[in-house]
Formats: sequence, C-alpha cells, structure tokens
Amino acid sequence: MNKGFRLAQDRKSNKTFIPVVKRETDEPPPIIVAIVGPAKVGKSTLVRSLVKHYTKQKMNRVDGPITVVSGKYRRITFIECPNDLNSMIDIAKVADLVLLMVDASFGFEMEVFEFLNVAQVHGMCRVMGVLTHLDLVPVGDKQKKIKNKLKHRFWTELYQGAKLFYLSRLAQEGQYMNQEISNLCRFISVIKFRPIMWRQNHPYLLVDRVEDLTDPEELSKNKKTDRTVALYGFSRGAHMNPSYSVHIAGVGDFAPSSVTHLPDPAPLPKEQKKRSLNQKERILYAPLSGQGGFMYDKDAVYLDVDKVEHDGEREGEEFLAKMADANLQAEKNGSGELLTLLAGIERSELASDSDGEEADDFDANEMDGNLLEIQQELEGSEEENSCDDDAEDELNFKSEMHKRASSSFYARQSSSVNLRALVYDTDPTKLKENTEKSEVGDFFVKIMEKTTEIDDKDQTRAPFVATNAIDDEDNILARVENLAAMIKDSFVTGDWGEEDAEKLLQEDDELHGDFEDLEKGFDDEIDEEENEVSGDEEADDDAMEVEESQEDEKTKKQKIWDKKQKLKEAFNQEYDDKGDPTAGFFEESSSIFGHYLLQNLGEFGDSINGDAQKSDWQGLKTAGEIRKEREIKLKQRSDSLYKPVQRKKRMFHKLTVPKELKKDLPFKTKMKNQQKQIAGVNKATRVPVANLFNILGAAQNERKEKRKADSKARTEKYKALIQKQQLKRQRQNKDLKKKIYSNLQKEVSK
Ligand SMILES: Nc1nc2c(ncn2[C@@H]2O[C@H](COP(=O)(O)OP(=O)(O)OP(=O)(O)O)[C@@H](O)[C@H]2O)c(=O)[nH]1
Repeated sequence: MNKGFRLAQDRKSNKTFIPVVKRETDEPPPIIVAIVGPAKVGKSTLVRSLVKHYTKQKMNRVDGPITVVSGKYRRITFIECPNDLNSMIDIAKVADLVLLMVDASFGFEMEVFEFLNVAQVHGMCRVMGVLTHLDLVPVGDKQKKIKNKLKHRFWTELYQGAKLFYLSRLAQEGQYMNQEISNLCRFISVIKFRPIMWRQNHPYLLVDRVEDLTDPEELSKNKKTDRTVALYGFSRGAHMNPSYSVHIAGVGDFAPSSVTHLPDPAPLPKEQKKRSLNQKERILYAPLSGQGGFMYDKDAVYLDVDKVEHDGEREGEEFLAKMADANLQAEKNGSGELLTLLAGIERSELASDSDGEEADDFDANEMDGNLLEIQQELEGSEEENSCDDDAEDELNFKSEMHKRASSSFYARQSSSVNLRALVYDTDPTKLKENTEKSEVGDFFVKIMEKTTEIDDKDQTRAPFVATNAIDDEDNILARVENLAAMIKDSFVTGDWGEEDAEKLLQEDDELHGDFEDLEKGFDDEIDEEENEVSGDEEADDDAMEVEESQEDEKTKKQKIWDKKQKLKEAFNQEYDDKGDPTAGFFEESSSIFGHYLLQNLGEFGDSINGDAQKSDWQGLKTAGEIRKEREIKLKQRSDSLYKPVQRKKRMFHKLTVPKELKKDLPFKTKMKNQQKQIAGVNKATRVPVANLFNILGAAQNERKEKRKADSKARTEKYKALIQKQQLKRQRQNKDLKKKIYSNLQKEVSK
C-alpha cells in the first residue's frame, strides 16, 4: 500500500483515538461473587465455607452481602441469590463472578438456564459451575458418567471448557471439604474479569446496609409516612454525582438528599511487604448478617463487642484503653450489642458537621476550591493534634476522620475532572491550580511526582496533598505548561517528538492547500511588505536586524510560493491535461460559475426588491401543476394498467395414507372406509378395466389349475413307475437269494 496513504490514515485514526481512562482508585471496590442456584442446592453452605476459609470465622446467618478481605490486593463481596427471578435479574446487573450451583444427584434445573439467559442480556459476567451432592451419586463409573454428562451440558450452555467444580461431600460442621474450598478460592483469586462497558460508565452500588432514619415519633403517628432511609455500600463504576437521581432496583427512582463518603469498613492491609494476611487483617464485614467489626454511620462509629473479643482479649483491651485516653465516653447502645463511640458529642453537632458544606453540598465545579480548603484544614488539624490539649482530642478524632474520608472522596472525584480540564482547557492558570492540588490519575502520576513531594510516612493522607518543598512558582508554571502541551499532544494527535503532528499538518495544508492564494496573487503581498520595510527611513540598527530577518522570511516564502506553483501546475496538468497554465481547471470552473452568477443576477436582481417581495415571489410552476390546471391527462401505458386476476381452479388428490403409516396409527384415527384406487384410471374406464382384469384373472386361474393337475398326474405316473421298479428289484433279489441258498445247500450236502 502507498506509504503516504498509510501515514495519512494513521494520522486520521490518531486524531479520533480516545484513550480509555482508568476510573478506578488505588483501592478498587470488592469484587462481587454471587452464589446462584436452585433451592436446597447448598448455597448457604458454600457461602459459610468460603467465609470460613478467608476469615476463619463462622457465619450463623447468611443474609445480604458479605465482604471479606481475601488478600493483599483484593476484597470480595459474597452474596447469596434468593431463588426467584427478580433476585436473579438484580444479581445479574452487578455480579462480577457467579458460582452457579448444580445438584449432581438431580441434574440441571430450570433456575440455572433462567439465570444464564438473564445474565446474557445484562452483559455476561464470569460464570463458574459448582456441582454438589456428589455423595448421593453412586461412586465409580456411574459417578464419572454423570459428571461427564453434566460437564458437557454445562459447556453447551456456556462455552467449551467453562470451569466446573466438584464439591464431593460435606465434612465436619456441615461444611464442604477444606481442600476443595481452598482450590475454588484459588481460582476465584486469580480470575480475570472482562470489562462490561455499561457498568464502567455508570455509577452503581450494592447496598450492604440499610438504616431507617425516619423520626420514630412520626412513625408511631402514621405508619405509612414517607421514610428517610440511609443506604450504605461500596461505590462502583463511574463516580457518583449527588445531583443525579438514583434508581433502586424493584423500588423506583429517587433524588438523594446527600451522598457522603465514609471510611472503608473493610480496608486492604496497609503494609504491602508481608507475604500473607494476619488474623487481624482478615476483616469480615456483613452488617445484614449481623457480623463485622466496625460500622460507620453518618454520625457515629459502632463497634461490635463480639468481634473485638473474637480478635483477642488483649487487642480489645488495648482498643478500649486508647479510647479512654482520648477521653471518650463509652455508652451501651439500646440493643446492648453495639457500643456507640463518640457518644460524648451531641448528635446534632455531629450531624451538622457531616451535613456541612464540605461533604454534602459538593459541587464538581467548585471542587478545586474545596480541595484547597481541605488541604489547609488537614494541615491545620495536624498542628492541633500535636499540641497536648486533651479536651480537644475527642473532637479532633471525629473531625479528622471525617476530613480524611472527604479528602479521599474529592481526590477520586478530582482525578477525572482535572484530566478533562487538562486535555481540553488551555488556560495555564487553571492548570497551575489543578496541578498544585491534585494528581491527574494513573496516566500522569510520574510527572506529578517530580513537582510535588508526597509524605511517604503518612499513607492515609490523600496523595494530592503537597508539602512545602515545592519549586518556585515560575518553574512550576513552566513545567505545568510543558506537561499540558504534552498531554494535549498525546490525546489529540499522538506525540511524534520532533515531527510534531500539528506542525506537519500545517505544512501539509500550506503546500497541498486549495491554491487559492496563488489565484489571488501572492506577489502583491510580498511587494506590499517590501514597500513597507523599505519606506521606513528612520530605522536604527535594531531595525536593520529586523529587516534582515524579514528578508530571510521573504525568501522562505518565495520558495514555498515556487514549490506551490509547481504543484499547481502538476495538478492542472493531471486534471485538465492541457498544458496551458492560464486555461486550467480553476480558471475554467470559476468562469463557468461566474457566468451563472451573472445570469441569475440579471434574471432576479432587478425584479425582486426587499424581503416582502421575495416571500411573495412564487417562481416557476412545475409540470405537474400545469397539467392539473389545464386538466391534461398523461397517456397511460397499457402494461401499467391493472387487469382482472384470473385464477385456475386447482385440483387436489384425495388424501391417501400409506399403508406403513396407517399401520402405526391408533385404531380411532385409522381411515377405515378408504376406497382402493387404481392410479391413473378414471371413472369411465374403471368398469371395463375391472372386467378385463377379471377375465385375465380367470384365465390365469384356469392355467394355474391345469398346471397343477398336470403336475399331479406326472407325479402319480412317476410314483407308479418307481413302485414297479422296486417290485421288479425285489423279485430279482429274491430269485438271486434262492439260487445262492440252493447252491450252498448242494455244496453242504456233497
Ligand atoms: N449430602 C449432601 N448434602 C448437602 C451438600 N451440600 C449441601 N447439603 C445439605 O443440603 C441442605 C441445604 O443446604 P443449604 O446450604 O441450606 O442450601 P440453600 O441452597 O442455601 O437452600 P435455600 O437457601 O433454602 O435455597 C443442607 O442440609 C446441607 O447440609 C452435599 O454436597 N451433600
């Protein structure tokens, strides 16, 4: 293929290429593993076994999403799908991986196929099959056969080679075998997910906790009063905008009054060097099942006493001691199971704090301002923390936690918005503000590290917070401008180093343009410039230098001019093939269009004056209109006229059922009175033919009988002959014997 053409195509595709922006933060939300299957197949048992494997904790109740920290980099939310179609549809919308359970002693049930169909229309998530109840299937060849059959059926439904696990039997405590669960977990931990575009581009969350915030007094008055509900969950997909309305599956659309960021209830371990998780890091968070250590509310943090005790008495004591140091009052909650920390602070105070402008009245456009505020406040709070003022510790604990949450939320929000600003906004002052305050996302992180120094020790701080060790302002501005230019280049045309795309395109345009400047006369421009420069008599030495550089520029322009002239000639020759530059394509076409223009002006220029007349002017009538006016009829072509449809009467043969088929029919449906028909013989000839057949039949019968009688006579004759011969042989034998015996007697008597 032509190299030039290929290059042009590359340039074109580079211009339209939009890079996929990674929206995830450093700590992605937990992956959602749904356990789906028919009733009593062992779903709850599997969830219990999986949770036991990851956290060494026993689940009494399996209810709602259960989040576990499965490793250094991954968290998993398990959810058991109730056995109904609505739940299946909801699960298919959010699940990343589905464990599709099948009772091997029963085989595939309708639910499995239903779910696969539902998943298909929601963007197919990853699916792994899990066979249970294998202990109820006879071992040996029969089990092998069943496994094989189920495997192939599963492959037909999904794809060839789809993973199918076997959970052979229940072990101690009614859970599956440790080794088998551990193998299954290994597969879950390494599985790769395909991106589902719809999910990537929309914000969504799987609610793992619901809280009714309705005023109890109002509720006691009217049970059907509108409820205020707080929904908690990990945000997934795109960033959640508080101004968008939210769809709750199966309930409807609602406008949220506020969206707040809370501390992560199941954070990944901070120290990344360790080889495996310790017991403390194996966090289990399942509020709907009544399990999980901490619970963060809009206005309080709850600690589950059972969980702390489970983690070891010493740790629990330590935790409470720390809280005591901070002069916090511990107060038993109404349920007796949860402790409300921060109970010393008035609920209204906390509410106003968390409902404050920083978090709830969040506006993407004002984000940069917010980031600055938070940064300052964070630094301020650090200073406050360093002074030994015990009375303020209580408030500091709460406010710092809240600020950290908000700042990390803004950091995530800012990464996408600033990216857009950097790519499409050329205002360098804006860029400067952005880069000082935020990182731009994974793609640009390295460059940002050069300009800001992030405090390595304080990992909890948002990465965009810069310390005082920054270069002077001009330096930063220059670097930021460079960075912005580089980003723009990468996004819009691709970075081609020396051969910058924009420059190349401009050169291309100059050389291969439409030659319009040639037609207008570029020489005049040069002359004018020359005149201007030469007419400046009061020019000093500096002006002389300027003149020289202008001279250079002129010669450069002249060169381009000559080159263009040549290209134009080549172009004209190619399209006109006349060799005469004065009678080229351009001249010819411009003279034709000029002629039309004059003609039009002559026709309408004088006769129509003003807009009112223009709108009244009707123009020429169409041929159709004239024909209608004068009632002229078009001559019809004979072959385009409709003719009456003539249909031949169709004759059908009587239905005859073949003998073979008739034999298999049930007696009721057999056609008993079906007359025998002789193919190809009509009614008129039927009787003589039948007579002929009768005569022929009679003759044949007579012949047959004669043949029979003849053969009988022949047999009789043959039999008589044989009998005669036998008698004769007997007689001869008798005579012979007589002779022999008489001779013998003679001999003996001698
Ligand atoms: N023999 C045998 N029993 C099993 C196996 N797996 C689960 N069970 C038993 O099957 C019963 C049902 O298990 P669950 O885990 O409650 O099943 P489920 O799918 O959650 O049931 P629903 O929630 O009611 O739909 C329990 O009594 C389990 O002990 C297995 O592989 N073999």
